[in-house]
Amino acid sequence: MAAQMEKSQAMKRDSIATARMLSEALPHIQRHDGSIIVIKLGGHAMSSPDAMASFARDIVMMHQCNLKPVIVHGGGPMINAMLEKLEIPTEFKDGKRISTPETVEVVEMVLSGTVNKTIVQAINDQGGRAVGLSGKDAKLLVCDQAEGGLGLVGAPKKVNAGVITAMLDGGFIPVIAPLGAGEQGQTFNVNGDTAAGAIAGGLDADRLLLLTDVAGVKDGEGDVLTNLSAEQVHAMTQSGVISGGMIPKTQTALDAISNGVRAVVILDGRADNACLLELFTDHGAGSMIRA
Ligand SMILES: Nc1ncnc2c1ncn2[C@@H]1O[C@H](COP(=O)(O)OP(=O)(O)O)[C@@H](O)[C@H]1O
Ligand SMILES: CC(=O)N[C@@H](CCC(=O)OP(=O)(O)O)C(=O)O
Repeated sequence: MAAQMEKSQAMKRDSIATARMLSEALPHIQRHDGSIIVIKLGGHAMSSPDAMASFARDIVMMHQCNLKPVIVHGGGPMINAMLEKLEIPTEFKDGKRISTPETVEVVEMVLSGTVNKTIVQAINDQGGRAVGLSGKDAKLLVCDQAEGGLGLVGAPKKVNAGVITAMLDGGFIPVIAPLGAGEQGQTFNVNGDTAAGAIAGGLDADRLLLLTDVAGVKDGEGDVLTNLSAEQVHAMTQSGVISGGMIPKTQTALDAISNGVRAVVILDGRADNACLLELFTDHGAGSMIRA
């Protein structure tokens, strides 16, 4: 009897805490009302079905609170696994995959196929209405070939945002695979961060969240920097403190800001409720680079 009373009191305390938390989120929900939030989900952040379900729940919650989430995803580890299975060697240069026609075929199959549909399904399973696209659909991401001997890697040149805004207006959640359409009918492999930054700029987004597998941008001592300036990013890249896959992320952040995005946050997508923590609490999460 005493144990039952204690359990019921604990449940009441939990309910009160939940109600308080919801109430505290109100000013943040109001501040972001109607905002376009572009979220890049990196392959490393899709580590488990639980992480995917938590991410999908955050997205549906954002949509329910009248934010307009647009997902752009990666899938580097899944591409690596398929290339390995097919015994196709692969190589990266400054965080970008050198892409032959054969590589691009596999990239498109993995990103537009399995990865895109897994995210779409995870969101729909939480009660959202997600629709999968790639940068080739309605030519939403037109690219030139990137410089630097990377092969069929795309450098975004134009974003035809109409198809995305039509979906947002219809109450759908767009989930976009980072392929690019070339002017001569080519298919380009675009780094997921680069694609997300271009799309955020094209949509004049309020925020770009880059979800990855680290808590944020770390300094030379391994501490996460909660705020970063463009000057710090340049200095840390030159000294090698920012390296590998973090180079396209920070470069994307700077480009997105100069294209009109209000703020970019690099944060750990594996952490529970990472997006809600960033958008709906006073503390935020990860490293923010502001306009
Ligand atoms: N200064 C830095 N701070 C944090 N991570 C860094 C830094 N420099 C390089 N990295 C690396 O960048 C990685 C994130 O990039 P990447 O592996 O491409 O992630 P994703 O698949 O999420 O796009 C981190 O796991 C880390 O190893
Ligand atoms: C040009 C280039 O590097 N494209 C990436 C596209 C996927 C991606 O960006 O995946 P993550 O976000 O998981 O790293 C690739 O081929 O791996």
